[in-house]
Amino acid sequence: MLGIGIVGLPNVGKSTLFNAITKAGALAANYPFATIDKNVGVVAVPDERLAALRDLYTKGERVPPVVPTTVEFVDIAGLVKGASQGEGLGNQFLANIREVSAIAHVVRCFDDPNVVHVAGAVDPLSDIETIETELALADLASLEKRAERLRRSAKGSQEDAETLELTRALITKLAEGVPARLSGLTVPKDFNLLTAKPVIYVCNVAEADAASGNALSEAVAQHASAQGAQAVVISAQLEGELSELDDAEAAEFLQSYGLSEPGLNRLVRSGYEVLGLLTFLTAGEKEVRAWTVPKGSRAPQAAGEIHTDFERGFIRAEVIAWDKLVEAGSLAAAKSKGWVRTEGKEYVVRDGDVMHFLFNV
Ligand SMILES: Nc1ncnc2c1ncn2[C@@H]1O[C@H](COP(=O)(O)OP(=O)(O)OP(=O)(O)O)[C@@H](O)[C@H]1O
Ligand SMILES: [Mg+2]
Repeated sequence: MLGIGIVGLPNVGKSTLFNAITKAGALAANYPFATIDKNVGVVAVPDERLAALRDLYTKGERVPPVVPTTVEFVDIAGLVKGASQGEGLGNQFLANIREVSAIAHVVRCFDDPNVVHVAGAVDPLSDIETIETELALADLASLEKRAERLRRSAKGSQEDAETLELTRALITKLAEGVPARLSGLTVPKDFNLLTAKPVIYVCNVAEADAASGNALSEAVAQHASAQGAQAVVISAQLEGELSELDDAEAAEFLQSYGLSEPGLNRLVRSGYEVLGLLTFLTAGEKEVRAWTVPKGSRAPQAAGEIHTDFERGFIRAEVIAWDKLVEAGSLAAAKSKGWVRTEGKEYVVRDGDVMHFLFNV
């Protein structure tokens, strides 16, 4: 499954944001894969732990290469009112959203008379409702179809009868305006409901508001927090300009806007979080690298990220939290302090673990 879909009304700044992401990604040296498709961009997850570990394994002139982990973003064309009825490029967009694991919902929080707003006025909460309604209508249509099928099979199958009951409960919730992700019901993965996908709200503000946000982004932030979701304030335009600069220029540019880091960094971190991922690290003189596994993964699964042989032949892992390794100053010192643990097949990987796998081939 692809990563995060950039969703929103037309003309809210989705492509501007996407282009900034892909350019920033293209500049981030040494990431493991290129842009997959014209509308799929891969961006490195900023991670200061990598630099700390690189320093630890630097021997004079020999600096190990650093490989960050990545998140994928997908640029999805604007979704208009009536999309679920096939308006605009309706159904195709909905199909594109169906393929992603999470949604970055871009809302226009900038006022610029030169940029047309499809609904005539800048009103982020009403824009959010328009999008949410279209997604809910698409889900309702697919749930109705499912219920129809299940009605026939439910008589002969207890399992289908239960699924039918769940389908009906979801229909009721959606009809009340509650997205599946907030319904309190356990939605089977294979239902692939649009409103079941986790959401980050992206408040696209004017450059001048990039550091502080504005009243509109504040309203969106409140809407988000009422749902237990995150809202990221970002100026897509500013990020676009930033992605064209080299490091020194970028630092100066950020400072002039009162920003301590690019807004993209915050967006990428939130995205990583909302996808339910965690990072473990491998470190040595040859390479310092971040790897991604779903939260709750066990050690063999982490090993399998590196190589399938590592998973198949997994024996055990040597594990130390990255900050303990940095504190010790070297792996040998950490070992002599007894800080390096030996973990088996059942070990649940933690974010920031530095891992070394032992395996049979
Ligand atoms: N933060 C911002 N401040 C001012 N103008 C902006 C900002 N972000 C984007 N824009 C401008 O808004 C216009 C629309 O942006 P963009 O093409 O990225 O929208 P979109 O959401 O991809 O639209 P569509 O759905 O049609 O693909 C562009 O002219 C862009 O420069
Ligand atoms: Mg676009």
